[in-house]
Amino acid sequence: MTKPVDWMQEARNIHWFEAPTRLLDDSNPPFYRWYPDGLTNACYNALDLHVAKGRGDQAALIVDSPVTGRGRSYSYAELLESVARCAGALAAQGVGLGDRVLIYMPMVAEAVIGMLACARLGAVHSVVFGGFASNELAVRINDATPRVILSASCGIEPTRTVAYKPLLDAAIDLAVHKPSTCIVLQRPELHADLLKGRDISWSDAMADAQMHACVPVPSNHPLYILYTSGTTGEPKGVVRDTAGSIVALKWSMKSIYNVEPGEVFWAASDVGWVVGHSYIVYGPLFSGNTTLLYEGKPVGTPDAGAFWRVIEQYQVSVLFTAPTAFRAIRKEDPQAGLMKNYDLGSLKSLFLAGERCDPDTLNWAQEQLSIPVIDHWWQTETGWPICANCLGIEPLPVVPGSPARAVPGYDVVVLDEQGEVVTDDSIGALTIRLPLPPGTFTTLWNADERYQKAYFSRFPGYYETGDAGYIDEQGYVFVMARTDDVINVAGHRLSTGAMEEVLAAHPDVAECAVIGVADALKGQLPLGLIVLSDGVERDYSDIVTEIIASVRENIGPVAVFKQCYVVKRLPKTRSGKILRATMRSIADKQPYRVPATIDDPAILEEISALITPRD
Ligand SMILES: CCC(=O)SCCNC(=O)CCNC(=O)[C@H](O)C(C)(C)COP(=O)(O)OP(=O)(O)OC[C@H]1O[C@@H](n2cnc3c(N)ncnc32)[C@H](O)[C@@H]1OP(=O)(O)O
Repeated sequence: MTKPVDWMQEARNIHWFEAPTRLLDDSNPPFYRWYPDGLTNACYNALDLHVAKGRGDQAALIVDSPVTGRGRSYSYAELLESVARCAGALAAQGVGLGDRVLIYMPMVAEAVIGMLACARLGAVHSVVFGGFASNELAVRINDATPRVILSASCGIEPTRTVAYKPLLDAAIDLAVHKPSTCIVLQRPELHADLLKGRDISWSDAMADAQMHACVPVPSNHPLYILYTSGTTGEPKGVVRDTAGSIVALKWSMKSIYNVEPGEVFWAASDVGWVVGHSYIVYGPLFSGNTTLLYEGKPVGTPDAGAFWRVIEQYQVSVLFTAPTAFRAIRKEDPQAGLMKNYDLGSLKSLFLAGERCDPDTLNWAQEQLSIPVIDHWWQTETGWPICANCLGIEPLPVVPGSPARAVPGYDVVVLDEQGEVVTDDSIGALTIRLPLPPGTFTTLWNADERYQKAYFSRFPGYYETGDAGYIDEQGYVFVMARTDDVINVAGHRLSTGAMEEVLAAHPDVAECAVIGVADALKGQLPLGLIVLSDGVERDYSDIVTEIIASVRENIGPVAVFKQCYVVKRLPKTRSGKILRATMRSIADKQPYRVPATIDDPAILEEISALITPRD
């Protein structure tokens, strides 16, 4: 049995302006508050502390951009200077304690600098992934109501330059809330037109800026808001507090990932996802590591050897990525021939998360790399791993298909439909007994009630993860499926509800459903089914093309919505509930039972004929 964590003891490893005397305020569940009477600052813990302790010359951040061919390394002292200046630039625009700053940027150093500058001021950042389109951005602008937006002229994808500024302008046009200032990084690949009176170029904003000191903030002051998909189209603004995040992330770097200060940690994800927040930016910097920001892909930039090149070039100790990245590499280079061109001697372990890791991918990675390959499970809501093989505590045997055991701090419990604890290895709802450990979400932005209802109401006393699974006799957890309609496409959590809203808005569509179907490369892909309104006589293929384009335009390319079928009717229960799970089983060629409450079983045959892939 692993020892529980002494979170008060762990809190002594971070810098406080005023150390807390209390560990946990549990007077108002589920709104738990860790270290309620402390004062700290996340940026101080990420940068100033290390410079003060003599780590100023060590590389803090390395940027590698294979398509542009540019790269740069920032020492802790250099990064501190850039961040303090950016904080000064934001303060000059009126940003202060508690103000929101939205960051819509590609994988450039300035995205990290902007995040840390917000933390320095006690401003609350909200980073939006670049693969989301204007409409999704507008929804987030309206909810977070940022005073300032940080953006860039463009992002770089392998085969195209993505102009960010027109997407930003369109989002601000759509949004009810208007930011007072946009600070825009002009990249050499594309110049953005700036709107007089509202937009400032990044270089102009930084040129006159004064360096700004860290603002001490209460432990529970929000560090950031990060939007994630829920069952409905409306994203949920996950709120992370300051002190709990610093303590938990710092603890996780050694205890879970087993890295020492000074080692190079690479999370090959995007700053727009929680992995980017926790393990590109905050975790590695809190722990004095060198972190890598990679503006490339596992394949195509330029080939399936890209990851091996980066590992060798920067002497990466630990790599963290999504299984889909390894599936992409394996597809292009099944024998991992390109790996042999590089010296991977620095790499101690590979961690995989973001989606269920299929044993095949895990075994392949382990065979090729001959190092521990660790699947682990966590969520945007938790901010750091729920289940993992904690290499820094006690490495456990790897069981493919399981992210190992609950990490100390999380009491994972399987509950049945009635909320009773499942004691054998039957599948049920994966829940976590309250309180959640430090560093997990403290509420949803502007939505305390939704926080309570969505996560804590079905099983009082437990956090409902939305995943279903079981725990075996050895305590290994197996995460099998979602219990809602959220899907996972290439490690990206997406709402089918949001896609259905787009489909339903098409003038020819009377009814629709979007389901996630299994895909060998991306894990899942969305598939749309539409019923046309009476009297529509247009060519079906034109309608489908319009709908596919509309999802890309409204949600973004990240949705990878490319399959849509016109059907005569949708299968439903007699009470009118669309049978999405049954259709998903049909599409995945999984056995299914015709629900007793189905309106008309013949519909399933019609759907099956359309969507079941031919062998
Ligand atoms: C544990 C807690 C969590 O789960 S946090 C989430 C963890 N998930 C991850 O880290 C994501 C892992 N996935 C990836 O990094 C990518 O999907 C990988 C595997 C590299 C594949 O990338 P790619 O080939 O671009 O496919 P994709 O499905 O990601 O992209 C689909 C279309 O979207 C586009 N896209 C992607 N990113 C951006 C961006 N930042 N800005 C603008 N566009 C973007 C892609 O270009 C692609 O477009 P297109 O349809 O090909 O034209």
